[in-house]
Amino acid sequence: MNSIRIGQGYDVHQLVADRPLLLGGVNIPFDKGLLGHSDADVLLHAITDALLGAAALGDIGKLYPDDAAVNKDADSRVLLRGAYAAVQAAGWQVVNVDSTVIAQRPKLRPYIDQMRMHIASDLNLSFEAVNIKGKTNEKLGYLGREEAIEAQAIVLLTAV
Ligand SMILES: Nc1ccn([C@@H]2O[C@H](COP(=O)(O)O)[C@@H](O)[C@H]2O)c(=O)n1
Ligand SMILES: C[C@@]1(CO)OP(=O)(O)OP(=O)(O)OC[C@H]1O
Repeated sequence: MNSIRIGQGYDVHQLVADRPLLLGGVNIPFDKGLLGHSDADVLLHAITDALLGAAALGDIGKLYPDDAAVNKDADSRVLLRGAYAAVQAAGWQVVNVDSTVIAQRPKLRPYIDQMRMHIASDLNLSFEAVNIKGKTNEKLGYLGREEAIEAQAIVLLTAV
């Protein structure tokens, strides 16, 4: 029988001055960027957690502690690829990824396809197997005040 597993991931990072805004490995021009121990790519972190969740391998902080010097300013694409290597070693491969980035600004649509290409490449998937949706928070709360960006992701795995 071909076994399947599903996982979900969530992350939020604070928006601050003098940081680059990296989402899905794309450096997006904006007057603020995300604060974190790593490069703070909130979308890649949510996808990484969804992957690890589906394989019951814990979470991103278990693999990459946020108090470890080695993870300081880490490239989240490298973290995603490392997490996927662990998922594959456990006998799984990704079928598809869906995700939502909640950002009041900037408009993400112009950058979505480039993000999809990065994620598809890192997970050895076709472009069509990766979806990313942009949403505002209708100006409500800390997301609406542009104090943070949030991401949610869901991943389907199949046994290899
Ligand atoms: N940061 C964002 C937010 C939204 N979009 C696009 O706009 C559409 C409408 O957003 P609402 O939050 O008003 O529903 C959304 O479906 C996205 O296509 C975006 O590109 N970047
Ligand atoms: C990626 C890690 C590790 O550098 O740090 P952050 O960039 O702070 O990200 P977060 O999603 O808060 O937690 C995971 C961390 O372990």
